[in-house]
Formats: sequence, structure tokens, C-alpha cells
Amino acid sequence: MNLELFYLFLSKEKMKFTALSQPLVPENSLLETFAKSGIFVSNTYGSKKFPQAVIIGVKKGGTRALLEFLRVHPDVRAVGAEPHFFDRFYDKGLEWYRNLMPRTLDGQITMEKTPSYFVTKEAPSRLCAMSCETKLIVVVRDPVTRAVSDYTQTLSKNPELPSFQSLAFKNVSSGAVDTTWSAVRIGMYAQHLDNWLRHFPLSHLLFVSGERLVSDPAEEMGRVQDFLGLKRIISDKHFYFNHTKGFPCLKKPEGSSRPRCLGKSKGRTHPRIPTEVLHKLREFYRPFNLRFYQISGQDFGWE
Ligand SMILES: Nc1ncnc2c1ncn2[C@@H]1O[C@H](COP(=O)(O)OS(=O)(=O)O)[C@@H](OP(=O)(O)O)[C@H]1O
Repeated sequence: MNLELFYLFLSKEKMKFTALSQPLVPENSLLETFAKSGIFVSNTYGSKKFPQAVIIGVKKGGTRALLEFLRVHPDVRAVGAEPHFFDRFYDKGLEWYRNLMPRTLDGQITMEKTPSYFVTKEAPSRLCAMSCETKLIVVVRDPVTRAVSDYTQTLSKNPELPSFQSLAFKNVSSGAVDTTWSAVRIGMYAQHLDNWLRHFPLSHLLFVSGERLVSDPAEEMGRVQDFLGLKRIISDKHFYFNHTKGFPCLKKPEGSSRPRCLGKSKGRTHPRIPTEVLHKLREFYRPFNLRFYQISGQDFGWE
């Protein structure tokens, strides 16, 4: 096989391969197949590129689900773990960051997700210093539910944690919300968005509804694929609703024995929070939500 033909074959095979089972089968398996068949291949196809699209937030919005669903697409390659480059590891330098990326062939998009970028003051200017052309995706979710989800995660690591209401309010009876608590602060989306819009035009941002990602993943994934300039490949036929999990999961990829739901840390049972506490928090968020709808041009329908 001449080299050009071989790369074409490799690229086509890889497309099929990533579409069906990317997260379950190590990418080296394809190369092993070639090795077994006597064809020598070094693990250097494609190249490591800076991400052209980044899922920047929000924490507990549904960012893992979005990334895993996107990875079904043959033209998307993504880092599995969160790199935290633009918040924690910026001093390691851009080459360090690029090296974390998977190799991509021409036409494939490199992606990563780190939900804390959305609330990191320095992240927009740093990301723009890499490339102001980067497409940014934000998965947003009702900030009250998001705060409870955030609290649930911390509680799962520290069962001695004080109650939700004692953390959310400076004074529960006066209803003064403690905006220094990160679980509250992250949900003030409009404020964080202002910071991003100082560096990126609104057209570079896509807001994904965390609620619709659960109720109608195919529809939401359609919007995401359009925004990324990808062919609409991920569709209804990739999802089924798993009633035990209470969430949509990916159907069994070919060659795998099981369908794929996200792990136990996604879709935790939330503790019961008193209704009046949730009500007070809803009132607090209302003006922020309205401003967020105005800026983004989308009404997410949170009460
Ligand atoms: N398909 C599917 N399966 C499981 N979970 C799903 C799914 N789609 C969205 N979600 C919601 O994602 C919430 C976790 O959000 P993130 O992945 O952004 O969390 S994290 O910031 O990365 O920790 C997680 O929050 P909790 O329910 O509070 O655990 C889920 O509600």
C-alpha cells in the first residue's frame, strides 16, 4: 500500500472506530491491528493542536455528558480529564497544554472541558491569548438546582458539612444570601458572562441548556454540532433513556457489550432542602437570570 493510500485508509478506519467506541477502546488498538497484520505504523498520525472549541462551564451544568456525547462524533477528539490550564496550570506554558491534546487528523476538532474556566477572572484573556477564534460552549442549568448539585458533591466527600441553608445565607431569617460561597456565586451567570464578553464576541459562545441536554439530548446536540460546523451525525438513534439511572445514556456502541451511562458521580440523589430556602434563593437569582437571558438572547425558563 503506498503511504497516501494507507493514510486515507487509516483516517477512514479511525473515523469509524472513534464513532463507535472511542472512549471504551484505547486508540492504540487500531495501530495494534495494523501491527498484527504486518504493517509497521508509528503512533504519530495527525498532530496535537490547540483546542478549537472549549467547554468552559458551568460546574455541575452537565459538562461531562456534553463532552461524552460529542466524542461519539468522528470529527471530534477530546481530552478525557479536565486540563485546568487557564485557571490552575497556566504557568506551565502553552506547549505543555498542547501536549495534553489528542492527535487529530485534518478536519477533526480538538476539544477539552474545564468547567471552572467560566468563573475564573483571568481565563478569558488567557484563552484569547491562545486564540480569540476559539469557540466557547457553556452548559447552563437552573442556578438553584446547580447550587444544590454542587453542595451534594461536596457533601459526598465530607458528610460533616454544615447544612445547605447555613452555607447559602449569611442570615437565614433575613434572607441575605452569602455570595462568597462558591456554590452560590457560580450561578450568577450574567456577571461571569460580562467578563467573557470583554474578550470574545457573543457569536463565539454557545449556551447549552443543561435541562434540555437531559430531556432531549439529540435536539441539543444538533445545536452543538451546528455551532461547531460539524455534520449532524449525533442524533436520536444514539440515545436511550435509562430509567434506573434517570438520565439519557448512549446506546451500546458496536463491538461493546454494554450501553454507556455516565458514572455514579453524575446524577446523584440530592438532599431535601426546605422549600422556603429554595424559594429565597430563586428570588435572589431572578435578576441575574433575567439579565443572563437578555445578554444571551435565550430564555432558559428558570422560575
Ligand atoms: N446523561 C446524563 N447522565 C448523568 N448526568 C447528567 C446527564 N446529563 C446531564 N447530567 C447532569 O450532569 C450533572 C453533572 O454536571 P457536570 O458533568 O458538569 O459536573 S462537573 O462540573 O464536571 O463535576 C449531574 O448533576 P447531579 O444530578 O447533581 O449529579 C447531572 O444532573
